[in-house]
Amino acid sequence: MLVSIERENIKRLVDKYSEINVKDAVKFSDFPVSKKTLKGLMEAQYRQPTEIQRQTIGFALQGKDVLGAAKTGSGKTLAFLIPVLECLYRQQWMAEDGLGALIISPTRELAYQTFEVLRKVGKNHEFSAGLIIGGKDLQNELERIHRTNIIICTPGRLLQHMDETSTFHASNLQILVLDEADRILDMGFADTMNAIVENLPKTRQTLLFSATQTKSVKDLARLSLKDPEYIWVHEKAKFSTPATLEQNYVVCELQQKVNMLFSFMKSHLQKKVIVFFACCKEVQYMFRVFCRLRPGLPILALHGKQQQMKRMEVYNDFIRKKAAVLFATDIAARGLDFPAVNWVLQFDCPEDASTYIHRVGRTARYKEGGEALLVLLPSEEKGMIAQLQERKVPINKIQVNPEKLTAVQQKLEAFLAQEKEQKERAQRCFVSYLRSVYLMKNKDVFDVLQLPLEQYAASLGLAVAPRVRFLSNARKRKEGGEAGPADEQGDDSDRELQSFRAQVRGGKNTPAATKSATESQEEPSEEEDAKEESGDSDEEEEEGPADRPAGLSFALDEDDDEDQDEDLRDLDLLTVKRRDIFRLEEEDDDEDVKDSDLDDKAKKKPDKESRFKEAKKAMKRNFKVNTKMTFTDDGEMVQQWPPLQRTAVPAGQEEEDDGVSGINMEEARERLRREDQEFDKQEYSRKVKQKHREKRLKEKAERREASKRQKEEQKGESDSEEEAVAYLDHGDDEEEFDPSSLPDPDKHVVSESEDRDRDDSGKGARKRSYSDSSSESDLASGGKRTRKEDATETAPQPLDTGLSLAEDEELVLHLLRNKS
Ligand SMILES: Nc1ncnc2c1ncn2[C@@H]1O[C@H](COP(=O)(O)OP(=O)(O)OP(=O)(O)O)[C@@H](O)[C@H]1O
Repeated sequence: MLVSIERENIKRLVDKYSEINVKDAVKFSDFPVSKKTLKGLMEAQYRQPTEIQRQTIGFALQGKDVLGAAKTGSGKTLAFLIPVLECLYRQQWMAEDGLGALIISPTRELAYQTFEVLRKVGKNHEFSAGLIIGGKDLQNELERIHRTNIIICTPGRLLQHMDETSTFHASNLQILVLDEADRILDMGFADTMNAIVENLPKTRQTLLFSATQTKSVKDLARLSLKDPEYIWVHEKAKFSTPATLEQNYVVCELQQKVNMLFSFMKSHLQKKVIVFFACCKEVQYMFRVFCRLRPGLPILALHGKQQQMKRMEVYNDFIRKKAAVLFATDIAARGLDFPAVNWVLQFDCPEDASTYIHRVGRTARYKEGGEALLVLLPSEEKGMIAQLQERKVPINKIQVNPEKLTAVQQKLEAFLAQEKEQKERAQRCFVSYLRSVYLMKNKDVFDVLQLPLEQYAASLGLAVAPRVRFLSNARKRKEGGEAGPADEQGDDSDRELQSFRAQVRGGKNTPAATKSATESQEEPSEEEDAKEESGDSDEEEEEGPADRPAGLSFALDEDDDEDQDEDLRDLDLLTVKRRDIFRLEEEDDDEDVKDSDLDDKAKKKPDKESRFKEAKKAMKRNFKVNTKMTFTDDGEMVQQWPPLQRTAVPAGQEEEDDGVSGINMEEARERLRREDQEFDKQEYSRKVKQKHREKRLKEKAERREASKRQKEEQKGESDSEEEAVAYLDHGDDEEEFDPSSLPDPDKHVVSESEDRDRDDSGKGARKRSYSDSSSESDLASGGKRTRKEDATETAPQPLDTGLSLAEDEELVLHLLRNKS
């Protein structure tokens, strides 16, 4: 009976689909949507549809494919959630029907947010819904996924289930939604998405939404869209960003950016701010040092190297906070709807105008106001501003008052001096930032070779700039007129570039990632997720093992380590010039490694190893020595040049010798210099040891002197009753307690220090301790003893009175009082 009533209702609604009049639709109830959906909307305080909702809901209800574009914060989420609910409602979808609707998001946070909105507006329906994102319990998902009607997911995790979960299939899918469609369809997700689409039925409805919608015919063909409706709500708008958003930019030297950020934070203490950085390692380092700088408002960090639990915690924390600063990478750039964000500050120039639009869109959402500040380097200004103008972004240039800038460099230097880990983080930050600039495609905006490296390093608190190998390569390439990696053409190089970018941003693209579809396609950036980028190395941000999701995550932790290692490897290579006092070293870019600023391990590289590397590099460069061969009358081949004369070298060093030259002056000098260095080192360490020995002897003499003095003082002293402590002699008659039997604590001190002295002097003196068993047996034999005996024979033992120390003390004092 109920079923037939419901069918009647559905029929009535469907009949009205063809009569939908967008112009007259002022309230949600003007659309033919189910009572359950309307109720959910009302309960969530959604009454009137926004423009994108108004324009798309009708087409979507009619079952058409839709490409929807509207400014950030304009309500695109409901524009696809309402049709999703109605689509399944129309068909009276049940748990047994399995997957009916699929919503794909580029990031876990966005998927989670959409899931929460769905839970609110769909709560009166009976469908099951699931959030399938990396970093969650795979087993749990595996058990439920085949009975889930609406899945909100990130691409990688979905594909993993498609590949590995035998009970899961998508053959009944009715409706597919790509949120942030341009991002999901871009190179980074290309392989994953192609593999997912292969698993989907062709007879589905598809909805694509974004503030910067794809117009690529190729993209649409990949999704087999059927005659889609293009809905560009703000196509004719003067600007592509919200009208309530005020946008400015400043031009700032790279080395001033940290000061600028600190000064900005100091002057916006009551605000909610998101600061966007180019890469994870920058966020990690800046987060650490800014926490220590204490600008006066809470700081949070969100990036793809955090474990999922941490990411969620930060996300929810920032939602709750009234005033706070969130340091983030581009994982927070799209879709996130943090309430009441006042400012978006782009510390690093965005990759392109689309990224800019999404980043600034985290403020000024749904009729609210907001401000955005873009920090540009002088070299980035022209190219970036031209792009923004072309994309109808109204942005004004403003100046920073240099007098208002607070310099923090010295403080950073001090932090780095205190903590080696911090210094390594700064070095990673330095390298990662440069790499992110190096890999940017638009060379009109990003030119890594123009960056003032020494000053930049100094601004991070580093005494010397690590030398970066890829910069040397870039320089060489530029001089040779070759294209950089980001300029290369063709799909393969693009793919490679994306993979590099993934690493820079925090995702991984390990060789293993190309093994299978499931494993491979992911990690377009730190955003997403088939392989969870877990394992943040930062202690403060680290989750305990108990928080780790099962399965995949451990393998990926290793990836993370690899990533870290890679940076360290970079640091090993790079690094700074050593002062070459004798001017013996050749000018070899790759070779004069030696980072005086790096840790000792790096510095103390065995000579052999570096020579080996040297040789390897020489081989790589295909250096060839010209040889001259002659033949004897007997036809025997003899090499004339280089001469085969060998130098007399000590045995064991022969293999190090090049074997082709005569006396190599350079080599000899180098060896001499190394020996000198070795000698200096030994001499220095000998002196340090000597100094320590002298100090120890002096201290010992002082201690002896002090103990002598004390003994003399004690001699003249009578038994001191006040110095009772909780060590009771085990007298037979406890009633007749004689305080004189109490050990003299001073004697313990003396005897202990004497023992220490004896031990120190290595004479193997018997070590006394209160738990010494011989002492115990002495005490156990009972009887009153004189203090002299105690002092000379053995240290007294505490008796176990069965009371606490405080009670023991009280007891002693009580006995003493009675005695007196
Ligand atoms: N009809 C509505 N009435 C009132 N508020 C709405 C309505 N639709 C959406 N909102 C609110 O507007 C805000 C932005 O919505 P939403 O996140 O869907 O924007 P968006 O267009 O998807 O943004 P982005 O492009 O950044 O992803 C949310 O806080 C949401 O609750």
